[in-house]
Amino acid sequence: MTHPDNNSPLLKPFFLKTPVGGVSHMRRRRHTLPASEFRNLNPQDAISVFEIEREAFVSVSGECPLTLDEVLSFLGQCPELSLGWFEEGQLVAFIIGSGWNKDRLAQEAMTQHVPDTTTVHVHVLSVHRHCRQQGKGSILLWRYLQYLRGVPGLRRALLICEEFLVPFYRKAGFKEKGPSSISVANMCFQEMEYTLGGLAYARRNSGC
Ligand SMILES: CC(=O)SCCNC(=O)CCNC(=O)[C@H](O)C(C)(C)COP(=O)(O)OP(=O)(O)OC[C@H]1O[C@@H](n2cnc3c(N)ncnc32)[C@H](O)[C@@H]1OP(=O)(O)O
Repeated sequence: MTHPDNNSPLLKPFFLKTPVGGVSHMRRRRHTLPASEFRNLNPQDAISVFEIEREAFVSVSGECPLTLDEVLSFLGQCPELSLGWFEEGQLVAFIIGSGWNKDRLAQEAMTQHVPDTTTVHVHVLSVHRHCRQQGKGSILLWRYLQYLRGVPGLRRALLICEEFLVPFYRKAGFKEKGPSSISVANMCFQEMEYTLGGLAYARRNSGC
C-alpha cells in the first residue's frame, strides 16, 4: 500500500452490468455511462463526496467525519484506500480510508494518513439519501473489504461508529473493541475491527 506516485496500482473501474435496456449489442451507443461502476476515488470526486457527507451528517449531528479539506487530503494521499459506487456516472455511495499504525484509533487518526502500514482506518461510509435502505451500504462495504484483502500488507480495518450502527458493522464481520477514546462534538463511539484475510486463512485451513 503506497502512494500512487510510487507506482501503486489503483483499482481499475469495474462494472456490475452494462446498460443494455433492450438495445441490441450491435446498436448499443458507445458513450453511454456505465449503469453501475466501482472505482477508487480521486480529488476530483471530493465535491460529490462532500455533498453526500454533508447531507448525511450535518443535519443529524452537526458534524461531518471529514471536512472538505480532509476529503481532498485523503483522496490525494491514499486514493487506493477509498471506494466509490457510481450509477450512470453519479456517485451514490462511498468509503474513505487512510493508513494507521496503532492498536486502537486515537484522535490524531481523524486527520492523519500513515503510509505503508497494516491497518486501514475507515473514516466514513455514506450512501446518498435517495439510495439508503436498499442494501447499498452493505454491498459497498463488502466490496471494499474484499478489495482490501487484495492490497499487499494490509491486515485489518478499524472504524468508530455510534452505538446504533454496531449491528450494521457486526453483520459485515466487524467485532467490537470497546468504547473509543475519540470524541467529536460530545458524541461517544464504539471502536470496531475487521480482520482481513480471516476467510482466506479459514479456507486455507479448512481442509477443503
Ligand atoms: C465509519 C462510519 O462512517 S459510521 C457512519 C455511517 N454513515 C452514516 O451514518 C451516514 C448516513 N447513513 C448512511 O449513509 C447509510 O444509512 C448507512 C451507510 C449507515 C447504511 O447504508 P444503507 O445502504 O442505508 O444500509 P443497508 O440498506 O445496506 O442496510 C443494512 C442494515 O443496516 C441497518 N441500518 C441502516 N441504517 C441504519 C441506521 N441509521 N440505524 C440503524 N440501522 C440502520 C438497516 O436496517 C439494515 O438492517 P437489516 O438488514 O437488518 O434490515
